Amino acid sequence: MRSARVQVFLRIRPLSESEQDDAVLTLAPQGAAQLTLTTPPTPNDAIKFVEVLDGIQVPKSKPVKSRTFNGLSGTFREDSTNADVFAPVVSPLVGEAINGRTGCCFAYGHTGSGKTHTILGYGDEPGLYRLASARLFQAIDAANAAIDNPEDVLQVQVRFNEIYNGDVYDLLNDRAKCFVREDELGKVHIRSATTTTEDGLVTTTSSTVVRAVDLNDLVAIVNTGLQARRTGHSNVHLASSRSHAVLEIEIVTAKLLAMRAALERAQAETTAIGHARDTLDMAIFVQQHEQIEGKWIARPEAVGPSEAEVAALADFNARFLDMQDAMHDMLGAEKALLASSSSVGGALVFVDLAGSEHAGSAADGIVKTETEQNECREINKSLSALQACFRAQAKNLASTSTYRSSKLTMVLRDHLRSAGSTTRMIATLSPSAVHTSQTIQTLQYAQLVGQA
Ligand SMILES: Nc1ncnc2c1ncn2[C@@H]1O[C@H](COP(=O)(O)OP(=O)(O)OP(=O)(O)O)[C@@H](O)[C@H]1O
Repeated sequence: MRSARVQVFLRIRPLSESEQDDAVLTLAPQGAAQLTLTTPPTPNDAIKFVEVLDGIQVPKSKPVKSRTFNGLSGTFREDSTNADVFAPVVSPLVGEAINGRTGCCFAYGHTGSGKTHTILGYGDEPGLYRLASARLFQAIDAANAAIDNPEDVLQVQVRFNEIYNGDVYDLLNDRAKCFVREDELGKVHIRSATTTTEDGLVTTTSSTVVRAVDLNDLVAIVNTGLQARRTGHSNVHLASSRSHAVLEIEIVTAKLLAMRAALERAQAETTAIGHARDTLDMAIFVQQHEQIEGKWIARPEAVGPSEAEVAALADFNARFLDMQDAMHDMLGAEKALLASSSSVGGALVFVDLAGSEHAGSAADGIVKTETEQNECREINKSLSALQACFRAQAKNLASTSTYRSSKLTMVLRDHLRSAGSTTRMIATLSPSAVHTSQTIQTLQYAQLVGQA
């Protein structure tokens, strides 16, 4: 049985150009599981007494210079590349995806600490998602060489969403707003706005899912999403650091997609039948009652529903129940397909979390606009909810409601809960002492997740 514990790795980035003259933190790993952070000396350290009243001096409390953090699985130093991080941290997750399970990788840290560099990559340094996808396509191509039925050929599909201020946006559809819904079968869906089919059915389709034929195609799709992320905000950098980016890469087949499309259509039909039944039911009720001072009172002259109405209601009810049975059968067939194939349904999920410094108190002394305060509250809520989910999962105490406290955890719920899902977190750190409090906060979060 796989451990539900999240493995936490630290990644210390080099000093940036603007940090070259800063004092630096000593970040010393003590084996793989521990790291000691020591802050540099300051002129205040030499002060032994402080004056509290005229002429009365008391010894000054000694500043805490070193702190040790536990529960870690490893630390990457300034000179490590994304490829160095990939091998021990993400490569095993690709193995999970190829075996039909889910591998999730999160980057957590303050703005500018290296989350995007690590997950998505910049310039010549490919991010972890790209290194993982290269490995995934190699494995899929090898597996497909032995598959004859076109319906069973493995394909890769991508979804890329952003969660900003408690709302979900589709980065592959011009940052269109999406809605997170839980269906009657208990699955979470990220839905786009409703559309009406030619035959009048009102459906809500899934947020955009794009097929990637090869690695270059996948990179182009992700870049399109990143472009939407950039152009969707007025203050690009600040706003993107206040949003979580969630990239989902899934292994599917034509057979699985056809099953899902049929299920989606069945859900729309069931909703339409339920709506028609409830409308008729309401019409019959209104015929028989009248509203007096806000209360519905039975009309004395009211007659029962007509035979045709009774028959129509019975027909709606029977069709509604039939559709529900059919949906359960469809879901069963989908589960059977996933169980019968080693790779289908396998997924890699990469999350570039919002800058953790926004998770401070909404009233931390810095004057914030109302929007900024809301953003802070939402980031606080989502990062705390994520930590709570990791801890509950590690103790086997997570229920569906554990994930309901934020959009981030709702969006990730089915991945995090799927049988055998494996999650790894990379906490990114700057060695500059300018960011000491944020770095300590990141290490505290990392420790809590890693020790869960
Ligand atoms: N490990 C690294 N090696 C070299 N440069 C790095 C490393 N990590 C980050 N950088 C550089 O530091 C800068 C900030 O990194 P990045 O944009 O990844 O931070 P971030 O945590 O994603 O910030 P934000 O939350 O604002 O999006 C970038 O110019 C990036 O290239």
